[in-house]
Amino acid sequence: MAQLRIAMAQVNPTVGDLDGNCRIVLDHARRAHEAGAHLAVFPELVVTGYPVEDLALRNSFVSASVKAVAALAERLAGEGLGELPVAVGYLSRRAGVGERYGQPAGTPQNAFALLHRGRVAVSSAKHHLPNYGVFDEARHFVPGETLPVVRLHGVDVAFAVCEDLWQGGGPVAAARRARAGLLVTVNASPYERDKDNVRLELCQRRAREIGAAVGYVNMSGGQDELIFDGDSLIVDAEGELVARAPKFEEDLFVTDLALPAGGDTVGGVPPSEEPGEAVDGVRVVRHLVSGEPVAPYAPAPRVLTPRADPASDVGEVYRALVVGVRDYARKNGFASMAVALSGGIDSALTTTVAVDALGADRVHALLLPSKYSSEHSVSDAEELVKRQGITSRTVAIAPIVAAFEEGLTLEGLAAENLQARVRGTLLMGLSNQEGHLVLATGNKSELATGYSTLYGDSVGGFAPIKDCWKTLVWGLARWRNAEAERTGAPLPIPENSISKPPSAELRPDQLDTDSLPDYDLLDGLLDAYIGTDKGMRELITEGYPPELVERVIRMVDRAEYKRRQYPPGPKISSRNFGRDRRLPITNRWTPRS
Ligand SMILES: Nc1ncnc2c1ncn2[C@@H]1O[C@H](COP(=O)(O)OP(=O)(O)OC[C@H]2O[C@@H]([n+]3cccc(C(=O)O)c3)[C@H](O)[C@@H]2O)[C@@H](O)[C@H]1O
Ligand SMILES: Nc1ncnc2c1ncn2[C@@H]1O[C@H](COP(=O)(O)OP(=O)(O)OP(=O)(O)O)[C@@H](O)[C@H]1O
Ligand SMILES: NC(=O)CC[C@H](N)C(=O)O
Repeated sequence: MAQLRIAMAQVNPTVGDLDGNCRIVLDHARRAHEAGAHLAVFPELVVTGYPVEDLALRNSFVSASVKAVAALAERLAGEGLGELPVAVGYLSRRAGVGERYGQPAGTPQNAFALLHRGRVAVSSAKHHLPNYGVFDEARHFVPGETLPVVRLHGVDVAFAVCEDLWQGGGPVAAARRARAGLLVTVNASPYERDKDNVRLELCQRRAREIGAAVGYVNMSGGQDELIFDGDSLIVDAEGELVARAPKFEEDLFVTDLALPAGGDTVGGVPPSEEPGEAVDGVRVVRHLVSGEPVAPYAPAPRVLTPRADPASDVGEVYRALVVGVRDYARKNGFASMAVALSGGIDSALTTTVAVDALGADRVHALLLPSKYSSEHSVSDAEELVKRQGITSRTVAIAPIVAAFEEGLTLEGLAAENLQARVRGTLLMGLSNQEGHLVLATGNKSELATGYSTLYGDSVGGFAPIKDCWKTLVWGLARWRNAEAERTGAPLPIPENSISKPPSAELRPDQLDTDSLPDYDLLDGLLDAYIGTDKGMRELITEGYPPELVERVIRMVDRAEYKRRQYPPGPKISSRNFGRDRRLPITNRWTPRS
């Protein structure tokens, strides 16, 4: 056996900020070195940020990434960290493969590099390219065909990239054949509500399959709609959990592992005698990187971050929303946010998330009562403003609506929607003037059914709860208040905003239930149709009334045009309105079965 001390850095890079991301790597590598690590590992595409989308197709961007990684290797050595092997993900190209999308030379690859002694000592590329859900990697990359196995202090360590672990065969099978003592994967795996232990179970299964420990390093932080929740971990060859990092935070965690030493030769063949046969499209390439084997020593205690109570899955969603809002604002240069506060639950929860993300002094509320606004809509909104200590302004919109109507007489729904549009215009005006990011307050049930006014309450730059069903919105509000109660803090959300029946208040005594079924029933049906692609017949077989199924499906399908114009917002489900679900707007197909 030989000992390896591994430092895993679940950092939060920013897409396109190559200098900033390399600085993050340097800082964490320095800390890893100070902790006596033999290897420091960073996430997938840490140098460029993830996902880079069509930036991958820009030759200049690929060149910048290749240069940045070489400069990073030199800089690490220049700062006395050259002896520490540092594993990073970066964007590279496979040379000589001809043109793709008009690029002059080489095709982009989602690459891995091991930096050592001032240079890129080892490089390879992701073999399995995910092309489902939010991922489009077949559009952007060509697959790698090698699995690097690196002799490091006597241990054979194989390196793979994210999806390579999720698919059988390929790199996983190659790691087994190569009798690696440890498989390290660099990842950028986005948060989804039901994904919690899926990654742990995957690592455990793969560890048993290949008979080697598995180290899994994930990214943290938000990038547009995606939230990377960290949760990096290590399991031993039996699949036992050895170390696990916290969720949603940056972290550097250092773990001592006792691992089988490789043979006299590197994994059975002299390191120079390569390459072997490609099996499953992957060829093992062996490298000798550094260091004498380290004699086994008493390992440091296990680092197991306490797991959240599985019952508090709603609490995890809340944390995800906060990270999504915080990083969208921070990474896009917004110091403050504005929300239109109605006294209802959607705007109350959106404001609370914004306050938790940026702080009360950076959230500005607009109270915009119309002639149909109830007494409680103003008093509940004012109560929330007071409890959370945010600044607010009140503008009565009736005279503004009246001025519009002097120019053009509108009736019925058109007149109702005008109120929402006046509010949207005021919000955007304030954003232009004072630089706030406007938050749209729509939830997923509203987005699904088209229950919002285009250019009215749907305006904004970011939509924090757009992937949360209305029933989850209530759950999140209750969870947040319960959390405050648990810690002895004042409850941020007025009970009345949670308990009153939802209303758009665009006409006298309007209730959401005038236009929509009860949310418990509606959300179940929407989740079955949108989340799992069930058709009419299946939904009716599940017990939903046929006329309701038909009506709801019609509403959902017709509202595609509205969703396309809705601001982005954090993905928390396995099927968000965005990358996960892409449907034509012009569409006459009705899913009957
Ligand atoms: N396929 C298509 N492609 C592009 N545009 C299309 C389109 N179909 C209609 N349109 C356009 O969309 C317009 C209709 O959409 P829109 O103007 O939004 O109006 P609409 O959807 O007719 O009405 C808004 C609904 O949302 C409800 N609402 C409003 C505000 C807040 C809340 C809440 O509870 O939060 C609810 C309101 O009570 C009403 O039921 C049409 O006049 C047309 O211009
Ligand atoms: N009186 C108001 N003042 C300020 N903003 C408002 C007002 N009424 C509506 N809005 C804005 O329009 C959005 C949609 O209105 P709506 O009343 O449907 O939502 P809500 O009050 O947040 O939640 P609910 O749908 O539960 O009532 C609100 O979230 C809010 O941002
Ligand atoms: N970046 C990736 O390859 C991620 C794909 C993987 N299946 C995940 O969700 O974690």
